[in-house]
Amino acid sequence: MSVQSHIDKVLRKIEEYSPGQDEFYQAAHEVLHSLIPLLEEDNRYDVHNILERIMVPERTIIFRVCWLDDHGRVQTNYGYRVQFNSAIGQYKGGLRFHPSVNLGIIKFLGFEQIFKNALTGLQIGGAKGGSNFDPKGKSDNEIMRFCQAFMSELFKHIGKTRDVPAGDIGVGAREIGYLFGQYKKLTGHFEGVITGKALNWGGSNTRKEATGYGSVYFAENILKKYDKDLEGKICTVSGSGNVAIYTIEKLYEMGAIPVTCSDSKGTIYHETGIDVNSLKAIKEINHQSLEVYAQVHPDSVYTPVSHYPEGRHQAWDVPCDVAFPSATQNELDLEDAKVLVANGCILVNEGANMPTTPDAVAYLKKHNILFGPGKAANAGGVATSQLEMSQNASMANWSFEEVDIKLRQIMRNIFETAYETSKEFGCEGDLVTGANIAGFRKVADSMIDQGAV
Ligand SMILES: NC(=O)C1=CN([C@@H]2O[C@H](COP(=O)(O)OP(=O)(O)OC[C@H]3O[C@@H](n4cnc5c(N)ncnc54)[C@H](OP(=O)(O)O)[C@@H]3O)[C@@H](O)[C@H]2O)C=CC1
Ligand SMILES: O=C(O)CCC(=O)C(=O)O
Repeated sequence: MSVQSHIDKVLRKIEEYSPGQDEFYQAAHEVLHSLIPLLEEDNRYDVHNILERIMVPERTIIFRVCWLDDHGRVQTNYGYRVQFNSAIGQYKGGLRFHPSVNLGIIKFLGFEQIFKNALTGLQIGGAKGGSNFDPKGKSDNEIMRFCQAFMSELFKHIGKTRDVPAGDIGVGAREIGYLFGQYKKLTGHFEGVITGKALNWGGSNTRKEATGYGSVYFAENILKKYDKDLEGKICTVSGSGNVAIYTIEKLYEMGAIPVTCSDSKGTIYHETGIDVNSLKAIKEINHQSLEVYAQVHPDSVYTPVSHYPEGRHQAWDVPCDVAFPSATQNELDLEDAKVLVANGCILVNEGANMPTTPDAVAYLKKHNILFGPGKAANAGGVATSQLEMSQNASMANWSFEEVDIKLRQIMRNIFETAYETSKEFGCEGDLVTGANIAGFRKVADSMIDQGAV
């Protein structure tokens, strides 16, 4: 059977056994097709049936989460943990709390995490979890009771050498605290079972900043390869959460001008540059609307999403040199890609997981726009989580500068690995193919070494 027919067969199987899991199918499609040059060269992956095996999570846990709201009513949500692949290390990946969460979304994120974690050069397997719980509009006590209920089931399946969750959309420092507290109460162990912890109780310096900073370091590496840099570059950023805020902060340090940020309700355009301290105060501390930003900065413009056709993102209409989609999946579509190209954008660097739709990626490629794929560009977060695990295991506490230096080196290594692999397979500079092949090869070779398990 040809490689192409084998891939088609595996994808058909996914559709058959995972109906309605569109995001998982999308991620699988992208990864499997980009592996063709490797699969044609090395038939061991076929002999060991790696494609079919790697598409099936080692374990999928779905559970009921019942918690009491402030009115004394019992609320029910779904909880998920997909332990996708442990060939190169214990399961590792974040938890997402968002009303859109379903099994397909957690599977797409867990699948991407396998290759992302392999690319970091560290020994961590791939997993993801979460819930369709919506933290928005909930009181602090409701969030705490939900996290405690969620952990009351999850603790049975995780552990410092087994599975180490972390944050993602809707899961920040507050939620990590409540989750860790409940794990400790249930097990009696104070251990590195979750990352993104606060500095007072086992967290790592630079973890909070790591995904955003890492994304900018990755962009810096891409630009450097083409004798360019970030100095003076106009950058558009979407999102205003953990990844977006620290992308904006690092862009300033590199001499760039980040002019947009957004949330699910609207977008801010601040021509002279986003005021990152005021953004932190509004979003990180007070969890307010971005409308407040425009009130504090009358020279900025706030556009609510209702002013825009459905699905469009206002950030991509602002002329820019570099775009950093840093909110959520499929937020940058073909129409956006056309506008970015027409406006002279030179690089799209994915801070979020799979934010660019496949037709948009193809359009950017056709027009020779540089592209940093999420599984490489946003890997700084999980890499620094592993540094947190290392510190916990050895009871060490590294300084902000020490961790930042390691993070910067890891991002450089990821870029070099993806770039060199693209060259090895005859598509120099195609970092999607380079990242997918490099991540897959490490995991698949480890699976072969460990036999049919
Ligand atoms: N945190 C991390 O370390 C890592 C995160 N990522 C990825 O980065 C992305 C952002 O995560 P993070 O910053 O941690 O999450 P946060 O919850 O901190 O922030 C998410 C931001 O994206 C916006 N957003 C979420 N969903 C939508 C939507 N459907 N439409 C428009 N805006 C939306 C949110 O707006 P609102 O508040 O209004 O919903 C918010 O501004 C995700 O794709 C995540 O998987 C990747 C690697 C590591
Ligand atoms: O820090 C982690 O373990 C995971 C971060 C994450 O969820 C991601 O990389 O998408």
